[in-house]
Formats: sequence, structure tokens, C-alpha cells
Amino acid sequence: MIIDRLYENVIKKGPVCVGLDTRLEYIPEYILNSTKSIEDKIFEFNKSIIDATIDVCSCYKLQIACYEALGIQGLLAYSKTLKYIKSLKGISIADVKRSDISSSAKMYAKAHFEGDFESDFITLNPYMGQDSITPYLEYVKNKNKGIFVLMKTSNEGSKDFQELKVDDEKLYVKVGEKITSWSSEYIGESGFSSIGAVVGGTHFDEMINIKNRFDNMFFLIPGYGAQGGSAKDISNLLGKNISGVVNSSRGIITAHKGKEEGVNFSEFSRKEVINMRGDILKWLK
Ligand SMILES: O=C(O)c1cc(=O)[nH]c(=O)n1[C@@H]1O[C@H](COP(=O)(O)O)[C@@H](O)[C@H]1O
Repeated sequence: MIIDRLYENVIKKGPVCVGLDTRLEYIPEYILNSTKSIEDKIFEFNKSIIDATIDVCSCYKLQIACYEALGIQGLLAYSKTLKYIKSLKGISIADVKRSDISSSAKMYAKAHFEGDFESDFITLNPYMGQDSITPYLEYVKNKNKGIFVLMKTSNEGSKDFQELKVDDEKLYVKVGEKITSWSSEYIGESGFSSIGAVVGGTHFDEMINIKNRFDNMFFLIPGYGAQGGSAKDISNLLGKNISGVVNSSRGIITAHKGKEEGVNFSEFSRKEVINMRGDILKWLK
């Protein structure tokens, strides 16, 4: 199962998930000023970061809006990056946060688990309920794919709905219970399911609460670095079983900014990943 491959990476290479939220302003001048197409500039930037980090991170997350915002060329670079990660036997998470009625969800599943935009995991929004999630499960069952469902997001506004009380429980706990019920059929040898949850690394009390309630759940944890999430706090959610991957995007892919803009720019990303990994692992001892 894909979750077992991801967990193996977490144990062997560490829990860092490199966020390839690439924007043109992050790309060094020497690439940006070349005569290459936008597609090739973005891909060259991403490839350099992937080559510099593949042995020290568990996976890559691509935020699709960063590519969509650049139109067709952006999407070509998105596709090329996913294919490159696959060619290196790396693991990709497509951060697409989809949600729709099941007939449309079927097409989203086909779009992101097959063909030009094929990825290993995608992120989903649970707001529309079980039948909006079901179409993806066929891919989890038969095509070795995985999903991360939004449970408690990292942003300030996450309290607006996610913390509303339903039957004396916060709504995100109810979502967690649903994720547990959907995930139980897809548990791999690692003991984790290919259906995991997105929990922001920015809310200390919620991370403790979620770990106490859902110890065997596997988490995608964004919010380290640029959003202020600390390794110490996040270690409570990872726990002794290191049940998750910790994403940083801007913190890693802009590490060269204000420093070296030359061909070795991705070495700064590598250093950031290694530092981040050390920062997290020291709290797990
Ligand atoms: O699903 C996500 O990945 C996600 C969920 C969430 O609660 N918070 C969150 O920041 N994210 C994503 O994680 C990344 C965080 O980026 P940085 O803040 O630059 O590290 C972005 O791609 C966000 O879209």
C-alpha cells in the first residue's frame, strides 16, 4: 500500500514533506532571465530542489493553485514535476483540496490519480460528506493511491466551522471519527491507513487532543516554518510512532533568497530540510 511506502520513507529519510508551492518570484534570476519557456523555468527550479532533497525527505507536496495561476505552462510544469518525482520512485501529494458531488468527484479522481496529473496522494475537503469521498476509494483499493482529508486546518479561520460543537464534540473530532471509519478497510503493514488526515501544526491544544483521540491515524501536517508551527508542538502529534509527514513550502523553497542566487541555490533547500528534520527528530526522542 502507498501508506507503507510513505511510512518507510518517514523512518528511513525523516518526516519532512517538501512543499513545491513554486512561484516565479522564487526562481533565481539566472533561470528566470534565460530564454526558456515558463514551463521549463518552473520545471528546472523544481527538478533542482527535488534532486537536492530526495534522499533527505519523505515526499513532495505540490499546491496546484501555484501552477494553475500560471495557466497552461504552469500545468505542463506541474505534470512534468509529478512525472519526474515518479521516475525517481519518490512520493507525491497533490494538494488539490477537492470536494464535489460523486459524479464530478469521479472525474476529479480520474484527473488526479491517472494520466498527466497522476499523483500518489491527494488532499480532499470533507464538507460535502461521504458520497463526495467514495469515488476516490476505488483508487485507494485498486490502484495503490491515498488521500488526506482536511480535519483541522492550520489557518486562523479554521475555528469558524471546525470548532463548532456538534453533540458536545468539536466538528473536527466528528470529521476525525468519519475518517477513521472510512480508513479502516485500507490499513497497510505499517499499521496506518492510506486514508489520513490533514492537521495543521499551528494549534497546540488541538494537536494534543487529536493525538489522544486518534493515535493510529496518519497525518499530513502543514504549518511548520512560514506559519509559525514549531517542531516541539508538532512532535506531540507525531508521537513515538512518528505518525505523519510535516510539510514546509516557503521555508524550504525560498531558503536561497537573499543568499546565493546561483546554480547551487537548491543546496540551501537541502540544508533547510536537514535542519528541519533534525529539529523535529530531536523532540521525538
Ligand atoms: O492541505 C494543505 O496542505 C494545507 C492545509 C492547511 O491546513 N494549511 C496549509 O497551509 N496547507 C498547505 O500547506 C502549505 C503551507 O505552505 P507554507 O506555509 O509556505 O509552508 C500550502 O501549500 C498550504 O496550501
